[in-house]
Amino acid sequence: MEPVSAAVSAVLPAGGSGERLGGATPKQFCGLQGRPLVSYAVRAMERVSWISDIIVVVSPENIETMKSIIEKYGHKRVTVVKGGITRHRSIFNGLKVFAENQSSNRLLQKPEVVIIHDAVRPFVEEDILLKVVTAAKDHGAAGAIRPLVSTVIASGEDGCLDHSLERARYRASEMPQAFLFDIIYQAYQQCTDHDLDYGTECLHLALKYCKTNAKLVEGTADLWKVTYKRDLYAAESIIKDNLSQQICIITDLKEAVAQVGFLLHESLKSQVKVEAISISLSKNDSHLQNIFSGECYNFLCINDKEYATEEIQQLVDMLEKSNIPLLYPVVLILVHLSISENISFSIGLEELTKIKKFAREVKKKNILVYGLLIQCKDHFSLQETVNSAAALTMALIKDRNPELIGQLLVA
Ligand SMILES: Nc1ccn([C@@H]2O[C@H](COP(=O)(O)OP(=O)(O)OP(=O)(O)O)[C@@H](O)[C@H]2O)c(=O)n1
Ligand SMILES: O=P(O)(O)OC[C@@H](O)[C@@H](O)[C@@H](O)CO
Repeated sequence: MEPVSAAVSAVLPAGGSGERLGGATPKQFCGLQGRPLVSYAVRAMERVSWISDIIVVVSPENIETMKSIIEKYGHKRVTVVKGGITRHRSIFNGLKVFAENQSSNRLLQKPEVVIIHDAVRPFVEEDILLKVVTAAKDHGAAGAIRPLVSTVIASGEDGCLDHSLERARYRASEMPQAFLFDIIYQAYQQCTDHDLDYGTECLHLALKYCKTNAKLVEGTADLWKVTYKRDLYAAESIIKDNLSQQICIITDLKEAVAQVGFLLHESLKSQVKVEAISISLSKNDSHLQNIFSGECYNFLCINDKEYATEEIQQLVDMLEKSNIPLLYPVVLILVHLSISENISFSIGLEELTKIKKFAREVKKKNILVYGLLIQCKDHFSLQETVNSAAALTMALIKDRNPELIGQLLVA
């Protein structure tokens, strides 16, 4: 049963120029782990099954860019609408699509409740969306709020402090917000040009023009808006951190290799979720397919062959078919194992060059391939080497540095 018994759609204003962030590219199109920021907010709405339509409002010159993002990342239920010179005007244009069925490509059903969410707020979960929509159904409007970090003060004409507000009594207005469609649409229809050109608060419009006191819903800390360059760095770091929380260790069926897989599993499991499987990569293993379709973007492939791109190529082919690399860079660590008392592992320049070439090829498919050598003389020194390999693995999956692809690290 759907958690929301109402038709719900979303409007994502993405028509700004990002002046405070600086740079030529508007912040909503800046890349995070290779994917434009706007795509994360769209994806967040897409993941919610009870949101029918997603309207992304962009400036006229970015309409084609937005359409190519939708196609490249396979976004569904998305309609692109032309923005206005201010955020309120963009939001109003987004709402008009429903009220006047302006969309050229298909009839868009007017929702009972409409979510408004800045496209530069990438971390929004279904839980807060459900809360604001449910509250909007009861109150007419609702919005996420957060505690103020700095105190709000007022300046006098002389540029000196006039008075300060008691911080505990006030909150920061964040997003998402939700409204009964008719309320917010009527509010925008009555708006003065001054409101449309200088206002920043949709909840205020509902109060001013429709006497609707929005329900305020405590939001989580990650609802913040990307405004300055530091926010982009913070968002990239959070995405990388989320991506590095799960590893799949793949070994073949040889006992020595499977044993190292087990030791690596034991060494890593205190830091991240680890799944270890022993299979022959030549099989189209359903278990591996399930892992691909999950949230795992990090793979350790252990073998005792001196050079195993054939096997890795099979893994790459499986990854490609599973569509995983499309949304995030996948880390694939090729672990070469050499446990031998007398023969030290040797890998020629030609093979190292082959690994680098292979890594450059698959980088185009959003897969980052790194080499890692586990070499020791006997099983007594194996544990220490495995612990070193685990530390290098964590460094690689956290950093996801494209400059290190094809390099061979030694544990
Ligand atoms: N004419 C505008 C201005 C802003 N926005 C969108 O409203 C959201 C929040 O606005 P803000 O953070 O102020 O974005 P910008 O206006 O781009 O930033 P700046 O003020 O630094 O230029 C952003 O997703 C932005 O793209 C919009 O759709 N249309
Ligand atoms: O004012 P800006 O254009 O930076 O961003 C809009 C924000 O004000 C807005 O997203 C929240 O405060 C909720 O209304």
